[in-house]
Amino acid sequence: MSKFQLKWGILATGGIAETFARDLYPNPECRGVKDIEHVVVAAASSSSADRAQKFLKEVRAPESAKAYGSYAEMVKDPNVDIIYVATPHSHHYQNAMLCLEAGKNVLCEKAFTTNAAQCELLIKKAKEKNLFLMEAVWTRYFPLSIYVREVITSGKIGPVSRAYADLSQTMIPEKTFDDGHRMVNPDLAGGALLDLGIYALTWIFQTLYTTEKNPKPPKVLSFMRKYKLGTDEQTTMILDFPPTDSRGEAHGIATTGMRTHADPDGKGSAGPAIRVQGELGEVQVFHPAYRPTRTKLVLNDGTVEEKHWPQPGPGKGSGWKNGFGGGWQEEGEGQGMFWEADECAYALRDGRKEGRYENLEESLVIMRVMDEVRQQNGMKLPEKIETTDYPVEL
Ligand SMILES: NC(=O)C1=CN([C@@H]2O[C@H](COP(=O)(O)OP(=O)(O)OC[C@H]3O[C@@H](n4cnc5c(N)ncnc54)[C@H](OP(=O)(O)O)[C@@H]3O)[C@@H](O)[C@H]2O)C=CC1
Ligand SMILES: O=C1OC[C@@H](O)[C@H](O)[C@H]1O
Repeated sequence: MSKFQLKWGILATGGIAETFARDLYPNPECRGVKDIEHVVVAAASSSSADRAQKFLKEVRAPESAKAYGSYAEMVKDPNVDIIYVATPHSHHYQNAMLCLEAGKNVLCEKAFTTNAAQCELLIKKAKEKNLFLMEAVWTRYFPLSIYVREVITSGKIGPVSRAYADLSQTMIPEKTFDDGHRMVNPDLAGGALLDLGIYALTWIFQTLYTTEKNPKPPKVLSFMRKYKLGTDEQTTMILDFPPTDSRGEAHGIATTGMRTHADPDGKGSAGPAIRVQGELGEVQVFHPAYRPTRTKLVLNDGTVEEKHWPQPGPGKGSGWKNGFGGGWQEEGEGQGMFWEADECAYALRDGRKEGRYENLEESLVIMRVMDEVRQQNGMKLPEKIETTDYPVEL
């Protein structure tokens, strides 16, 4: 069978760029995917071409891959099919627009942009140019997430009326981050909400919104505890989703923060990070919300079904490693970013312009929710990163 090959350009060479590009290396057959393949053909660094060259070596890109010392140069490379934007959220709008303007398909890291107005303009540009555009919410494409959504749509837990989701990780900001770090710095759109809270919202949305035929955006009530720099260190959101054809009104409670932990002992002893509750029982997902590997279905009739979802890879003895956050994964185990990459390959092969499990309309609705939360709590970001003007030098 001939395989569809997707040729990637990686825009930026920081932490997640490396993790993502490493995940493109293993043969997709090790996860049962036989009809597509990925190749990194270019990387660009705003620091230097040398940095991009070093990056390409680290991620085992082919010798022929090109190293660029600026993003503007890479977007002109005719050999690149799609660009993965891996800069801080503050830069996504400018960088993604640069790619779209140059006629490139885009997979852009979360949070998509700093606000909904920017997101709307990226969508408009992608449509105008007939290009593929997707927010890189990798978790949506995991087999685990597909399973959870199927549990809901199959009716196993009955009509759903409530979901809780937490992504909190204790990283006491004043001890962990200097003021310039992207997790706290307003100039880089720092704060818990846009970086971590988006995963709590992802779980609320993919269980109360994506699963419905004609979903409507929720009403939102929220509270924020601010860090000394004005960005949020803890945010709590209550979302009220209107009734749909298959369920009544549903409530979502999404929490995020840097001073508490969803899984204090790292063993799940504190219980699940996500609970989706219906009339017949609930489905639970264990921390971390961005890369969960364990679920539990608990029904009113006494059924308890626990499942483990390790991320596939080339296996022990392969000498290949990937991973972030909780340390390197086991040798040969994947990070799981390849599922979203596979989705991009299938979309481009089949002529689709959006991802299947979070379309652009849903990304926009979530950006609007985050705008509303910031507005309710007076969390402003600098004008230069919230502007819809393009191009702007950041
Ligand atoms: N999906 C996921 O699981 C994860 C997603 N992310 C997302 O990825 C994005 C990047 O995060 P991460 O990789 O951790 O960040 P890093 O700080 O590690 O890397 C960001 C890179 O962006 C480039 N960059 C360009 N301008 C700036 C600037 N002014 N300040 C800092 N960096 C700049 C740099 O690359 P260069 O010098 O080569 O141009 C830098 O290395 C964020 O939006 C974050 O939300 C982050 C972690 C996990
Ligand atoms: O997307 C992410 O997932 C893992 C977190 O540790 C990281 O801060 C965030 O950007």
